[in-house]
Amino acid sequence: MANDSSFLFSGIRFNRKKFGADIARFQKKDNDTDSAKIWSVADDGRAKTREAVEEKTASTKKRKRKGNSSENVEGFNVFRNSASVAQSSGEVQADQESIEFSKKKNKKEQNRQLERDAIFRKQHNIHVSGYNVPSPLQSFDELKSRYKCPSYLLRNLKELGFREPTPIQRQTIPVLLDGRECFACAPTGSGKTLAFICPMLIKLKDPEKGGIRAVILCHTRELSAQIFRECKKLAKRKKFGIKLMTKSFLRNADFSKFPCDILISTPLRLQLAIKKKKIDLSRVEYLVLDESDKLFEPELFKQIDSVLKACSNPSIIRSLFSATLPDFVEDRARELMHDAVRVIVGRKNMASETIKQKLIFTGSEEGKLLAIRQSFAESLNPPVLVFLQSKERAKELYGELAFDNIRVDVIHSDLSEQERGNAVDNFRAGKTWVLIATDVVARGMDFKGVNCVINYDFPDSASAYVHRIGRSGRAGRSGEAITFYAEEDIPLLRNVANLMAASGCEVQPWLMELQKKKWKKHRPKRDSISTKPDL
Ligand SMILES: Nc1ncnc2c1ncn2[C@@H]1O[C@H](COP(=O)(O)OP(=O)(O)OP(=O)(O)O)[C@@H](O)[C@H]1O
Repeated sequence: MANDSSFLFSGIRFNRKKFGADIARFQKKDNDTDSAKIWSVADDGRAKTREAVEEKTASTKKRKRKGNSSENVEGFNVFRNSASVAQSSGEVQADQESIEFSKKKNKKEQNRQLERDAIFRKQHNIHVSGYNVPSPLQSFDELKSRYKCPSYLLRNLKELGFREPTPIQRQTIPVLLDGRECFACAPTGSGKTLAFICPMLIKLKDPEKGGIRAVILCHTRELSAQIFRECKKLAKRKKFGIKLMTKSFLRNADFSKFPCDILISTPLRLQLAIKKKKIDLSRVEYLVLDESDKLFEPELFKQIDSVLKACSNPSIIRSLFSATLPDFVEDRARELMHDAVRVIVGRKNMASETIKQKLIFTGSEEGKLLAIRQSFAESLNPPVLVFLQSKERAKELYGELAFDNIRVDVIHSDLSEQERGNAVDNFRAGKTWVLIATDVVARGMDFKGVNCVINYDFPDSASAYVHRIGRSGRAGRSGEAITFYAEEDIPLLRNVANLMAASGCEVQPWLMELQKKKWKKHRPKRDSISTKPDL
């Protein structure tokens, strides 16, 4: 078509002068159109730009709206949170790194502390086993900073002249204060009593009226009375209800209205109170079995069992203490206790190193009597404790020495509670120089300054030997132990020789060449001591 119109218009000549104004008008129009076009393009561009901008703004708004709306939508929140988590995961990582760093630092510090503890324990001959055992005490003052020990107790410790904790106290006090159960073995006279009373007083904090909170069990009335006194001394200035289970107390006390924080008893009396008086031990938080190996012997088994059952508080802390810890007691302790710590000072079942030990062959019974008289005549250095294997023999020896112009007394289980108490008190007070005894006072009794223990009759077991001679050489003081032996005791000499050597005493070499024999219940039939003619 365009070609056809160009044909139509070919040969026609357009008068530009005549229509100049129109051409100009048209050109202008064209220009205008162009410019309009340009403008429209420009406008188009601008519009596009505007559109783009608007679109962008709108989409930003949309995004923002979306973003805003996301705050109300859980899924988005999760997303948003995960975004923020993603952002904060950096922080978390940094936190974790810093935790890791401080963990490492703590671990290092812990390891250093463990090393320091190990060195300190080695210095004090303390051996421990168990998980996470607390650091031993450096001093009594540390009780304040570590365990908020009340000042009355620190003051009492000072007044009683206890400047430094003994090794068993250094380790078992923190163990018990950390709420751990424990079984402990440390030499005679090394301060085990304070090791269990001190944490008990700190744990109990203040007197209460709701029932018995702590029980200390020990095998004899004399030891119960001694621990009762020690407890009172340490608790001075604090009005704790501390009770001793005496015969009359057992008979007369109304256990239902019983303001008692700490009860000290023998197993038999406590068992009777449980059975007959229905004493309530369900609140007991703290139970101590002192001389625990004695308490776990078969004849006391039922009594101990009934006490353990009656102390039904699930958060109770139980502890066993003794200078001798046979394997069967350790086994029982592990069965009984939860996550217990084992603490041994020195070597298990060892005699105290501060005692000079001697063996003397006396041949016959006559020889023994002669030897003791001669020894007293030459160098009587009271107080002296003399042990015999039975109450009959104790009475016989008393009958022989009572008229020898020395202040002598006797203690055995045939005496009344009062008479036994008097015998102990007089010996403590220095009124009696020589106390003749059965094993009733062989364990736990703290007669200050006993210079010499004489085993008139050979002890019936290794633990009896350790505990008997341990009545001297207490609290770091020196002491002496003499063991008489007759023909019937010779098979057990090697056992004593071993104990002597282990605690640093000189032993004649021939003794170490003898055979060792099982040493239990050695109470041979012996001739009478009495020199009086039978009437
Ligand atoms: N930290 C201490 N510093 C000085 N003396 C102490 C300390 N702790 C306890 N004692 C004293 O040591 C003596 C022996 O203490 P304790 O009777 O508790 O010994 P033990 O280890 O229970 O002996 P045993 O095995 O014979 O029962 C007591 O006279 C006691 O007062």
